[in-house]
Amino acid sequence: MRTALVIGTGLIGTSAALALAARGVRVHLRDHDPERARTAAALGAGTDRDPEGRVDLALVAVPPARVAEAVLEAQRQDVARGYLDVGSVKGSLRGDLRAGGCDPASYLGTHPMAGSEKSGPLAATADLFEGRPWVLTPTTETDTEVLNLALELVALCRAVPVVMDADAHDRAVALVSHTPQLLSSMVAARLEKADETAVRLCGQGIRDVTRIAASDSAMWLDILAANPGPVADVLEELAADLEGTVQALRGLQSADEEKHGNSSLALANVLTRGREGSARVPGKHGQAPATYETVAVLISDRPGELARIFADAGAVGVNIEDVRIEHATGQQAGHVQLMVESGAAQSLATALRERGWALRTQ
Ligand SMILES: NC(=O)c1ccc[n+]([C@@H]2O[C@H](COP(=O)([O-])OP(=O)(O)OC[C@H]3O[C@@H](n4cnc5c(N)ncnc54)[C@H](O)[C@@H]3O)[C@@H](O)[C@H]2O)c1
Ligand SMILES: O=C(O)C(=O)C[C@]1(C(=O)O)C=C[C@@H](O)C=C1
Repeated sequence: MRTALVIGTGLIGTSAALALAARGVRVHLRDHDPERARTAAALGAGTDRDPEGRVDLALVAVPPARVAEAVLEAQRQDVARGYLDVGSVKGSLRGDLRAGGCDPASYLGTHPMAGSEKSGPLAATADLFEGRPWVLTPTTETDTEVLNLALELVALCRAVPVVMDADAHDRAVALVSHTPQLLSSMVAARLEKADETAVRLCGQGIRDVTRIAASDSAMWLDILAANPGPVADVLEELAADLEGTVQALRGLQSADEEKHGNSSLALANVLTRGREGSARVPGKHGQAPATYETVAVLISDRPGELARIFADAGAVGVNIEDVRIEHATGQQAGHVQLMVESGAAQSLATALRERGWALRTQ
């Protein structure tokens, strides 16, 4: 990739632009607030002048409710070979794009799993995405060239590509991002009218839990409006835990010994489950990063091959956690290495063989 146009030079757009510019890509910066594009340029993220011809990649990093119109407008202007967005919800966006006449071959929906409670170009950093998952949601219609541009962007930002189906992505982020945001807001909201004598005692625990409550409310309203069902499903389960916990605490106030004992068990259970869930958060508690198994597949140099392989993996419910492509010099073929959770490699290999793919044994 030699040239890119970043549309929306806030936290995410400017961070990606800084990483691309640092690796030699000529980056053009556009924002509907020209002052923001100027600020990003002053930070070294590129130039706020429009490109003279078509760029390789247009990266749309505007608020979630504006993404569809910004992608469609960029496609109408024919500014790039490939169009990506970084919006936090992928499923409903796909419907909006389809309804607006999006060209599905040159567009690919993505979502970097890194960010901050701060917004705007001044909060951006070139290393924001390093080591973080960056979700790609190709379909069978996605052009291989566009998928390759997306993989290159992720590599240049030193992130880790994760290929997922858009709806599976939305259910996953409802659990790991959208519900935590709401809970953080709800805990922080308890402080709004709290007595100063309590607030002055705030220690590290509440700081950890409420950091993201300071995030931009307008952006989060957009995100929740685009993913209401999956978030409500997770919250319903949490509400059951909450109700059980209230009952358990009331039980501890009871003089009845049996009730007291059961309540103690119920509380211990929620705390133990919490420890177990917390131990699964990647990179927390110093545990080693996940190790994946590799399935290496022979692909020919034809349009649509990569998208087809990702779709076949998605059809058997396997997420691709990382991807590497080895191009064989002088040949019309190469190997794509699909990294998957250990335990999923065998079933993926079998499913791909059944669908006619040739696999290389490691
Ligand atoms: N903040 C996060 O933690 C995070 C993480 C991953 C993905 N995202 C996604 O990234 C996108 C951008 O989020 P952000 O945090 O960078 O927001 P931000 O508010 O920092 O930046 C958004 C920028 O887009 C500009 N903009 C708005 N409408 C525009 C338009 N039509 N054309 C051009 N520019 C326009 C704004 O002026 C602003 O500079 C959102 O879709 C969000 O869902 C955010
Ligand atoms: O680190 C933070 O501040 C974030 O909340 C980032 C976070 C997340 O939930 O992980 C928030 C929303 C985005 O869609 C992706 C990343």
